[in-house]
Amino acid sequence: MLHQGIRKAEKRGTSVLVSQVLSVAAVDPFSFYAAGPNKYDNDRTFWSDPENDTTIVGLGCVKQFQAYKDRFRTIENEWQSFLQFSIVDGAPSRPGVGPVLLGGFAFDPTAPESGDWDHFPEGGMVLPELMLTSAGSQGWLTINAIVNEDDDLEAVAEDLLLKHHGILAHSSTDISSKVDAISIEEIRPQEWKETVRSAAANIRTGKLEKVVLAREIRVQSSRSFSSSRTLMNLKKQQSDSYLFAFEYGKQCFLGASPERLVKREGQQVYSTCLAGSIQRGETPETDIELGYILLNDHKNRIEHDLVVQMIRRAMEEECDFVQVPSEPELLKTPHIQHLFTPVVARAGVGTSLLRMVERLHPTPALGGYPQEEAVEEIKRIENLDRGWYAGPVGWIDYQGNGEFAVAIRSGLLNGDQATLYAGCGIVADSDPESEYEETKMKFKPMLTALGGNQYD
Ligand SMILES: C=C(O[C@H]1C=CC=C(C(=O)O)[C@@H]1O)C(=O)O
Repeated sequence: MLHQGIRKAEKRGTSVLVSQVLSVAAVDPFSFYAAGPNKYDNDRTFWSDPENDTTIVGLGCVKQFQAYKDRFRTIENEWQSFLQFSIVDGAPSRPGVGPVLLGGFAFDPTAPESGDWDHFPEGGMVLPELMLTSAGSQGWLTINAIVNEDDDLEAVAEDLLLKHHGILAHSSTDISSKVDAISIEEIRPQEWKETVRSAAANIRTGKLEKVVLAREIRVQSSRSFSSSRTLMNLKKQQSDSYLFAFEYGKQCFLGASPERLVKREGQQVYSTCLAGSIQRGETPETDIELGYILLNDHKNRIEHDLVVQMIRRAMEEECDFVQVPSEPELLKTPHIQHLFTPVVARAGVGTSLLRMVERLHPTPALGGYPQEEAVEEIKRIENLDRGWYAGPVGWIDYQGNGEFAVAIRSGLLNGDQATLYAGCGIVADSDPESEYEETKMKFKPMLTALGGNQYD
Protein backbone atom coordinates (compact mmCIF):
# COMPACT_ATOMS: atom_id res chain seq x y z
CA MET A 1 0.00 0.00 0.00
CA LEU A 2 2.82 2.37 0.81
CA HIS A 3 4.38 1.58 -2.55
CA GLN A 4 1.05 2.25 -4.22
CA GLY A 5 0.75 5.49 -2.25
CA ILE A 6 4.19 6.72 -3.29
CA ARG A 7 3.41 5.92 -6.94
CA LYS A 8 0.14 7.78 -6.70
CA ALA A 9 1.92 10.75 -5.10
CA GLU A 10 4.37 10.79 -8.05
CA LYS A 11 1.56 10.64 -10.57
CA ARG A 12 -0.61 13.32 -8.94
CA GLY A 13 2.18 15.57 -7.76
CA THR A 14 0.67 15.75 -4.27
CA SER A 15 0.93 14.01 -0.88
CA VAL A 16 -1.23 10.94 -0.47
CA LEU A 17 -2.88 9.51 2.63
CA VAL A 18 -2.40 5.78 3.10
CA SER A 19 -4.73 4.38 5.72
CA GLN A 20 -4.50 0.76 6.79
CA VAL A 21 -7.09 -0.80 9.08
CA LEU A 22 -6.38 -3.94 11.11
CA SER A 23 -8.94 -5.79 13.10
CA VAL A 24 -7.56 -6.26 16.63
CA ALA A 25 -8.61 -8.28 19.64
CA ALA A 26 -10.39 -6.21 22.30
CA VAL A 27 -7.95 -3.52 23.48
CA ASP A 28 -8.97 -1.38 26.45
CA PRO A 29 -9.29 2.16 25.07
CA PHE A 30 -8.28 3.75 28.38
CA SER A 31 -5.06 1.75 28.51
CA PHE A 32 -4.42 2.58 24.86
CA TYR A 33 -4.84 6.29 25.65
CA ALA A 34 -2.67 6.00 28.76
CA ALA A 35 0.07 4.28 26.76
CA GLY A 36 0.26 7.32 24.53
CA PRO A 37 2.58 9.68 26.39
CA ASN A 38 5.63 7.50 25.80
CA LYS A 39 5.74 8.49 22.17
CA TYR A 40 2.78 10.74 21.63
CA ASP A 41 3.30 13.21 24.42
CA ASN A 42 0.56 15.86 24.37
CA ASP A 43 -0.93 14.60 21.16
CA ARG A 44 -3.86 12.41 22.15
CA THR A 45 -7.59 12.51 21.51
CA PHE A 46 -10.40 10.55 23.10
CA TRP A 47 -14.08 10.15 22.31
CA SER A 48 -16.76 7.77 23.50
CA ASP A 49 -20.52 7.89 23.26
CA PRO A 50 -22.93 6.89 26.03
CA GLU A 51 -24.13 3.82 24.15
CA ASN A 52 -20.55 2.59 23.82
CA ASP A 53 -21.23 2.26 20.10
CA THR A 54 -18.02 4.03 19.23
CA THR A 55 -14.99 4.74 21.35
CA ILE A 56 -12.16 6.35 19.42
CA VAL A 57 -8.67 7.01 20.72
CA GLY A 58 -6.22 8.91 18.55
CA LEU A 59 -2.47 9.00 19.15
CA GLY A 60 -0.19 11.45 17.38
CA CYS A 61 -1.17 13.49 14.39
CA VAL A 62 -0.33 13.08 10.73
CA LYS A 63 -2.27 16.16 9.71
CA GLN A 64 -3.98 19.03 11.46
CA PHE A 65 -6.93 20.91 10.03
CA GLN A 66 -7.23 24.31 11.64
CA ALA A 67 -9.37 27.28 10.71
CA TYR A 68 -10.55 30.56 12.12
CA LYS A 69 -12.63 32.25 9.46
CA ASP A 70 -15.54 30.23 8.15
CA ARG A 71 -14.09 27.45 10.30
CA PHE A 72 -16.63 24.65 9.69
CA ARG A 73 -16.65 25.01 5.92
CA THR A 74 -12.92 25.51 5.64
CA ILE A 75 -12.19 22.31 7.55
CA GLU A 76 -14.88 20.42 5.63
CA ASN A 77 -13.49 21.55 2.24
CA GLU A 78 -9.88 20.84 3.19
CA TRP A 79 -10.82 17.39 4.51
CA GLN A 80 -12.69 16.54 1.31
CA SER A 81 -9.89 17.59 -0.96
CA PHE A 82 -7.30 15.86 1.21
CA LEU A 83 -9.25 12.60 0.94
CA GLN A 84 -9.48 12.79 -2.82
CA PHE A 85 -6.39 10.68 -3.56
CA SER A 86 -6.34 8.65 -0.34
CA ILE A 87 -5.88 4.87 -0.24
CA VAL A 88 -7.89 3.08 2.45
CA ASP A 89 -7.43 -0.63 3.01
CA GLY A 90 -9.08 -3.14 5.32
CA ALA A 91 -11.81 -0.82 6.65
CA PRO A 92 -15.08 -2.54 7.52
CA SER A 93 -18.22 -0.75 6.45
CA ARG A 94 -18.88 0.82 9.83
CA PRO A 95 -18.56 4.46 10.91
CA GLY A 96 -15.52 5.65 12.84
CA VAL A 97 -12.93 3.29 11.34
CA GLY A 98 -10.34 4.30 8.71
CA PRO A 99 -9.49 7.97 8.22
CA VAL A 100 -11.24 9.98 10.98
CA LEU A 101 -10.79 13.56 12.17
CA LEU A 102 -11.25 14.29 15.88
CA GLY A 103 -11.41 17.73 17.44
CA GLY A 104 -13.52 20.71 18.27
CA PHE A 105 -14.36 24.37 17.95
CA ALA A 106 -14.25 27.33 20.31
CA PHE A 107 -17.61 28.60 21.53
CA ASP A 108 -17.13 32.02 19.92
CA PRO A 109 -14.05 32.67 17.77
CA THR A 110 -14.62 36.42 17.93
CA ALA A 111 -14.63 36.64 21.75
CA PRO A 112 -11.70 38.36 23.50
CA GLU A 113 -9.06 35.92 24.77
CA SER A 114 -7.49 35.66 28.22
CA GLY A 115 -4.49 33.54 27.23
CA ASP A 116 -5.86 30.49 29.06
CA TRP A 117 -6.62 28.76 25.75
CA ASP A 118 -3.53 29.87 23.83
CA HIS A 119 -2.71 26.37 22.60
CA PHE A 120 -6.20 25.70 21.29
CA PRO A 121 -7.20 26.80 17.78
CA GLU A 122 -10.64 28.34 17.09
CA GLY A 123 -11.38 25.26 15.05
CA GLY A 124 -9.05 22.30 15.10
CA MET A 125 -9.37 18.68 14.05
CA VAL A 126 -6.58 16.13 13.83
CA LEU A 127 -6.03 13.02 11.76
CA PRO A 128 -4.25 10.72 14.22
CA GLU A 129 -1.25 8.62 13.32
CA LEU A 130 -2.62 5.61 15.20
CA MET A 131 -6.26 5.26 16.06
CA LEU A 132 -8.13 2.65 18.02
CA THR A 133 -11.85 2.29 17.43
CA SER A 134 -13.64 -0.02 19.78
CA ALA A 135 -17.20 -1.19 20.00
CA GLY A 136 -17.99 -3.87 22.56
CA SER A 137 -15.59 -6.75 22.07
CA GLN A 138 -14.54 -5.59 18.60
CA GLY A 139 -11.61 -3.35 17.87
CA TRP A 140 -9.86 -1.85 14.86
CA LEU A 141 -6.53 -0.16 14.63
CA THR A 142 -6.19 2.44 11.89
CA ILE A 143 -2.63 3.39 10.90
CA ASN A 144 -2.39 6.59 8.89
CA ALA A 145 0.64 7.73 6.93
CA ILE A 146 1.10 10.56 4.46
CA VAL A 147 3.52 9.71 1.69
CA ASN A 148 5.24 11.91 -0.87
CA GLU A 149 6.73 11.18 -4.26
CA ASP A 150 10.35 11.21 -3.04
CA ASP A 151 9.76 9.06 0.09
CA ASP A 152 11.91 6.00 0.64
CA LEU A 153 9.58 3.01 0.89
CA GLU A 154 11.79 0.97 3.27
CA ALA A 155 12.29 3.85 5.68
CA VAL A 156 8.58 4.76 5.84
CA ALA A 157 7.59 1.11 6.35
CA GLU A 158 10.15 0.57 9.10
CA ASP A 159 9.10 3.72 10.94
CA LEU A 160 5.45 2.64 10.87
CA LEU A 161 6.19 -0.88 12.06
CA LEU A 162 8.23 0.42 14.99
CA LYS A 163 5.44 2.74 16.09
CA HIS A 164 2.81 0.08 15.70
CA HIS A 165 4.71 -2.52 17.73
CA GLY A 166 5.72 0.04 20.34
CA ILE A 167 2.17 1.09 21.04
CA LEU A 168 0.70 -2.40 21.21
CA ALA A 169 3.45 -3.48 23.60
CA HIS A 170 2.54 -0.60 25.91
CA SER A 171 -1.20 -0.81 25.73
CA SER A 172 -1.57 -3.08 28.74
CA THR A 173 -0.49 -0.21 31.03
CA ASP A 174 -2.52 -0.24 34.19
CA ILE A 175 -4.04 3.09 35.19
CA SER A 176 -4.85 3.72 38.78
CA SER A 177 -7.96 5.82 39.24
CA LYS A 178 -6.75 7.21 42.57
CA VAL A 179 -7.59 10.89 42.90
CA ASP A 180 -5.51 13.65 44.48
CA ALA A 181 -6.20 16.16 47.20
CA ILE A 182 -7.59 19.28 45.57
CA SER A 183 -8.51 22.79 46.63
CA ILE A 184 -11.09 24.97 44.90
CA GLU A 185 -11.04 28.69 44.20
CA GLU A 186 -14.22 30.44 43.09
CA ILE A 187 -13.72 33.21 40.54
CA ARG A 188 -15.79 36.33 41.28
CA PRO A 189 -19.01 34.54 42.38
CA GLN A 190 -20.71 37.73 43.61
CA GLU A 191 -19.97 39.53 40.34
CA TRP A 192 -21.47 36.57 38.45
CA LYS A 193 -24.68 36.69 40.48
CA GLU A 194 -24.89 40.43 39.80
CA THR A 195 -24.49 39.75 36.06
CA VAL A 196 -27.31 37.18 36.24
CA ARG A 197 -29.52 39.70 38.04
CA SER A 198 -28.99 42.39 35.40
CA ALA A 199 -29.27 39.91 32.49
CA ALA A 200 -32.69 38.78 33.81
CA ALA A 201 -33.75 42.42 34.17
CA ASN A 202 -32.66 43.16 30.57
CA ILE A 203 -34.64 40.15 29.36
CA ARG A 204 -37.75 41.48 31.10
CA THR A 205 -37.48 44.76 29.17
CA GLY A 206 -35.63 43.93 25.93
CA LYS A 207 -35.94 41.59 22.98
CA LEU A 208 -33.60 38.92 24.24
CA GLU A 209 -35.58 35.93 25.61
CA LYS A 210 -32.78 33.81 27.04
CA VAL A 211 -29.04 34.04 27.60
CA VAL A 212 -26.75 31.31 28.94
CA LEU A 213 -24.23 32.66 31.42
CA ALA A 214 -21.27 30.60 32.53
CA ARG A 215 -18.62 30.95 35.19
CA GLU A 216 -15.36 29.24 36.10
CA ILE A 217 -13.68 27.77 39.16
CA ARG A 218 -9.99 26.94 39.59
CA VAL A 219 -8.84 23.69 41.05
CA GLN A 220 -5.35 23.13 42.44
CA SER A 221 -3.92 19.67 43.00
CA SER A 222 -0.98 18.41 45.00
CA ARG A 223 0.44 16.87 41.79
CA SER A 224 -0.09 17.12 38.05
CA PHE A 225 -3.57 16.15 36.90
CA SER A 226 -3.61 13.14 34.64
CA SER A 227 -6.05 13.13 31.75
CA SER A 228 -6.08 9.30 31.60
CA ARG A 229 -6.93 9.03 35.28
CA THR A 230 -9.63 11.68 34.96
CA LEU A 231 -11.14 9.97 31.92
CA MET A 232 -11.22 6.65 33.78
CA ASN A 233 -13.02 8.28 36.69
CA LEU A 234 -15.49 9.99 34.38
CA LYS A 235 -16.18 6.68 32.70
CA LYS A 236 -16.99 5.07 36.06
CA GLN A 237 -19.00 8.01 37.39
CA GLN A 238 -20.73 9.42 34.28
CA SER A 239 -21.28 6.32 32.20
CA ASP A 240 -24.29 7.84 30.40
CA SER A 241 -22.39 10.81 29.02
CA TYR A 242 -20.10 11.49 26.07
CA LEU A 243 -16.47 11.43 27.20
CA PHE A 244 -13.95 13.53 25.36
CA ALA A 245 -10.34 14.66 25.72
CA PHE A 246 -8.20 16.79 23.43
CA GLU A 247 -4.57 17.55 24.18
CA TYR A 248 -2.79 20.61 22.87
CA GLY A 249 0.73 21.12 24.21
CA LYS A 250 0.71 20.58 27.96
CA GLN A 251 -3.00 21.33 28.21
CA CYS A 252 -5.89 18.93 27.96
CA PHE A 253 -9.55 19.87 27.56
CA LEU A 254 -11.82 17.09 28.71
CA GLY A 255 -15.22 16.36 30.12
CA ALA A 256 -18.34 14.22 30.31
CA SER A 257 -21.22 15.85 28.44
CA PRO A 258 -24.77 14.51 28.43
CA GLU A 259 -25.63 16.63 25.38
CA ARG A 260 -25.46 15.49 21.77
CA LEU A 261 -25.33 18.28 19.23
CA VAL A 262 -25.72 16.16 16.10
CA LYS A 263 -24.94 12.68 14.87
CA ARG A 264 -24.93 11.40 11.31
CA GLU A 265 -24.90 7.75 10.36
CA GLY A 266 -25.53 7.26 6.67
CA GLN A 267 -28.62 9.32 5.94
CA GLN A 268 -29.91 9.13 9.50
CA VAL A 269 -29.49 12.28 11.63
CA TYR A 270 -30.02 12.71 15.38
CA SER A 271 -29.96 15.80 17.55
CA THR A 272 -30.91 16.56 21.14
CA CYS A 273 -32.61 19.40 22.95
CA LEU A 274 -31.31 19.50 26.51
CA ALA A 275 -32.07 22.44 28.80
CA GLY A 276 -33.79 22.83 32.14
CA SER A 277 -32.18 21.28 35.21
CA ILE A 278 -32.87 20.12 38.74
CA GLN A 279 -30.89 18.09 41.29
CA ARG A 280 -31.26 14.32 41.84
CA GLY A 281 -33.25 13.22 44.86
CA GLU A 282 -31.67 11.43 47.77
CA THR A 283 -34.31 8.69 47.72
CA PRO A 284 -36.15 7.19 44.72
CA GLU A 285 -39.33 8.96 45.88
CA THR A 286 -37.77 12.45 46.15
CA ASP A 287 -36.01 11.85 42.82
CA ILE A 288 -39.31 11.15 41.07
CA GLU A 289 -40.87 14.13 42.81
CA LEU A 290 -38.06 16.45 41.68
CA GLY A 291 -38.42 15.13 38.12
CA TYR A 292 -42.12 15.90 38.25
CA ILE A 293 -41.42 19.43 39.51
CA LEU A 294 -38.95 19.98 36.65
CA LEU A 295 -41.37 18.70 34.00
CA ASN A 296 -43.99 21.16 35.25
CA ASP A 297 -41.82 24.15 36.05
CA HIS A 298 -42.70 27.22 33.98
CA LYS A 299 -39.21 28.79 33.93
CA ASN A 300 -37.49 25.54 32.94
CA ARG A 301 -40.11 24.79 30.28
CA ILE A 302 -39.46 28.20 28.66
CA GLU A 303 -35.70 27.54 28.71
CA HIS A 304 -36.29 24.16 27.11
CA ASP A 305 -38.92 25.17 24.56
CA LEU A 306 -36.66 27.86 23.09
CA VAL A 307 -34.06 25.16 22.42
CA VAL A 308 -36.65 22.88 20.80
CA GLN A 309 -37.94 25.67 18.55
CA MET A 310 -34.49 26.61 17.31
CA ILE A 311 -33.25 23.05 16.76
CA ARG A 312 -36.44 22.09 14.95
CA ARG A 313 -36.06 25.05 12.60
CA ALA A 314 -32.37 24.37 11.92
CA MET A 315 -33.01 20.68 11.29
CA GLU A 316 -35.92 21.43 8.97
CA GLU A 317 -33.61 23.59 6.87
CA GLU A 318 -30.97 20.85 6.53
CA CYS A 319 -32.99 17.65 6.73
CA ASP A 320 -36.22 15.89 5.73
CA PHE A 321 -38.72 14.02 7.88
CA VAL A 322 -37.80 15.86 11.08
CA GLN A 323 -39.48 14.25 14.07
CA VAL A 324 -39.70 16.08 17.40
CA PRO A 325 -41.87 14.76 20.25
CA SER A 326 -44.30 17.37 21.56
CA GLU A 327 -43.38 16.89 25.25
CA PRO A 328 -39.96 16.63 26.86
CA GLU A 329 -38.88 13.67 28.96
CA LEU A 330 -36.28 13.46 31.73
CA LEU A 331 -32.63 12.64 31.25
CA LYS A 332 -30.96 11.70 34.53
CA THR A 333 -27.21 11.87 35.14
CA PRO A 334 -25.73 11.02 38.55
CA HIS A 335 -25.85 14.62 39.81
CA ILE A 336 -28.52 16.32 37.69
CA GLN A 337 -31.79 15.68 35.86
CA HIS A 338 -32.59 17.58 32.67
CA LEU A 339 -35.49 18.19 30.34
CA PHE A 340 -34.71 16.26 27.18
CA THR A 341 -36.28 16.12 23.73
CA PRO A 342 -34.66 13.84 21.12
CA VAL A 343 -34.81 14.79 17.43
CA VAL A 344 -34.56 12.36 14.50
CA ALA A 345 -34.38 13.23 10.81
CA ARG A 346 -33.07 12.21 7.39
CA ALA A 347 -30.17 14.16 5.93
CA GLY A 348 -31.26 16.51 3.17
CA VAL A 349 -29.59 16.57 -0.24
CA GLY A 350 -26.29 18.45 -0.14
CA THR A 351 -26.00 18.74 3.62
CA SER A 352 -23.12 17.36 5.70
CA LEU A 353 -22.31 16.77 9.33
CA LEU A 354 -20.15 19.89 9.68
CA ARG A 355 -22.74 21.97 7.90
CA MET A 356 -25.31 20.83 10.44
CA VAL A 357 -22.89 21.63 13.27
CA GLU A 358 -22.48 25.12 11.84
CA ARG A 359 -26.22 25.56 11.49
CA LEU A 360 -26.94 24.39 15.05
CA HIS A 361 -24.11 25.97 17.04
CA PRO A 362 -24.72 27.58 19.46
CA THR A 363 -28.18 26.28 20.31
CA PRO A 364 -30.10 28.24 22.96
CA ALA A 365 -28.88 25.63 25.49
CA LEU A 366 -25.42 27.21 25.28
CA GLY A 367 -25.94 30.67 23.78
CA GLY A 368 -29.48 31.87 24.15
CA TYR A 369 -32.34 33.19 22.04
CA PRO A 370 -32.33 34.89 19.57
CA GLN A 371 -28.94 33.37 18.78
CA GLU A 372 -26.95 36.34 17.50
CA GLU A 373 -28.15 38.77 20.15
CA ALA A 374 -27.45 36.20 22.87
CA VAL A 375 -23.88 35.59 21.69
CA GLU A 376 -23.29 39.37 21.62
CA GLU A 377 -24.72 39.69 25.14
CA ILE A 378 -22.44 36.91 26.41
CA LYS A 379 -19.45 38.71 24.92
CA ARG A 380 -20.56 41.95 26.52
CA ILE A 381 -21.37 40.82 30.05
CA GLU A 382 -20.03 37.35 30.88
CA ASN A 383 -16.38 38.24 31.55
CA LEU A 384 -15.16 34.70 30.87
CA ASP A 385 -12.93 33.21 28.18
CA ARG A 386 -15.00 30.13 27.30
CA GLY A 387 -12.44 28.75 24.84
CA TRP A 388 -13.76 25.33 23.76
CA TYR A 389 -16.20 25.12 26.68
CA ALA A 390 -19.76 24.88 25.25
CA GLY A 391 -18.37 24.49 21.72
CA PRO A 392 -18.94 21.46 19.46
CA VAL A 393 -16.48 18.55 19.94
CA GLY A 394 -16.50 15.25 18.11
CA TRP A 395 -15.40 13.34 15.04
CA ILE A 396 -16.08 12.90 11.36
CA ASP A 397 -14.98 9.98 9.22
CA TYR A 398 -13.98 9.75 5.56
CA GLN A 399 -17.51 8.80 4.57
CA GLY A 400 -19.18 11.75 6.27
CA ASN A 401 -20.45 9.86 9.33
CA GLY A 402 -19.69 11.18 12.78
CA GLU A 403 -20.99 12.82 15.89
CA PHE A 404 -20.58 16.08 17.81
CA ALA A 405 -21.47 16.74 21.43
CA VAL A 406 -21.60 20.06 23.22
CA ALA A 407 -18.50 20.44 25.41
CA ILE A 408 -20.15 21.11 28.78
CA ARG A 409 -19.38 19.54 32.22
CA SER A 410 -15.80 20.07 31.21
CA GLY A 411 -12.48 21.55 32.24
CA LEU A 412 -9.04 22.52 31.05
CA LEU A 413 -6.19 20.65 32.74
CA ASN A 414 -2.88 22.45 32.89
CA GLY A 415 -0.25 20.73 35.05
CA ASP A 416 -1.40 20.81 38.67
CA GLN A 417 -4.16 23.34 37.90
CA ALA A 418 -7.55 22.90 36.28
CA THR A 419 -10.21 25.40 35.27
CA LEU A 420 -13.77 24.09 35.23
CA TYR A 421 -16.72 25.72 33.49
CA ALA A 422 -20.48 25.63 34.07
CA GLY A 423 -23.36 27.75 32.93
CA CYS A 424 -27.12 27.99 32.98
CA GLY A 425 -29.94 29.44 30.97
CA ILE A 426 -31.14 32.82 32.24
CA VAL A 427 -34.72 33.86 31.43
CA ALA A 428 -36.95 36.71 32.64
CA ASP A 429 -37.68 35.25 36.09
CA SER A 430 -34.27 33.71 36.85
CA ASP A 431 -33.11 34.06 40.44
CA PRO A 432 -29.32 34.67 40.78
CA GLU A 433 -28.98 32.55 43.92
CA SER A 434 -30.66 29.48 42.43
CA GLU A 435 -28.75 29.87 39.15
CA TYR A 436 -25.55 29.98 41.20
CA GLU A 437 -26.57 26.76 42.99
CA GLU A 438 -27.32 25.21 39.59
CA THR A 439 -23.80 25.93 38.36
CA LYS A 440 -22.42 24.34 41.56
CA MET A 441 -24.34 21.20 40.70
CA LYS A 442 -22.94 21.27 37.14
CA PHE A 443 -19.34 21.47 38.40
CA LYS A 444 -19.79 18.27 40.37
CA PRO A 445 -19.19 15.67 37.63
CA MET A 446 -15.74 17.10 36.83
CA LEU A 447 -14.90 17.86 40.45
CA THR A 448 -15.73 14.34 41.56
CA ALA A 449 -13.55 12.91 38.80
CA LEU A 450 -10.66 15.21 39.71
CA GLY A 451 -10.51 14.65 43.37
CA GLY A 452 -13.59 14.56 45.49
CA ASN A 453 -16.71 16.39 46.14
CA GLN A 454 -16.01 18.93 48.83
CA TYR A 455 -17.85 21.75 47.00
CA ASP A 456 -21.06 21.98 48.97
C1 LIG B 1 -24.52 25.28 29.95
C2 LIG B 1 -24.61 24.14 30.61
O1 LIG B 1 -25.72 23.33 30.55
C3 LIG B 1 -26.73 23.53 29.55
C4 LIG B 1 -27.21 22.18 29.20
C5 LIG B 1 -28.24 21.60 29.90
C6 LIG B 1 -29.00 22.34 30.82
C7 LIG B 1 -28.82 23.68 30.95
C8 LIG B 1 -29.66 24.48 31.88
O2 LIG B 1 -30.58 23.92 32.49
O3 LIG B 1 -29.39 25.67 32.06
C9 LIG B 1 -27.83 24.41 30.11
O4 LIG B 1 -28.54 25.00 29.06
C10 LIG B 1 -23.51 23.64 31.46
O5 LIG B 1 -23.63 22.55 32.02
O6 LIG B 1 -22.47 24.33 31.58
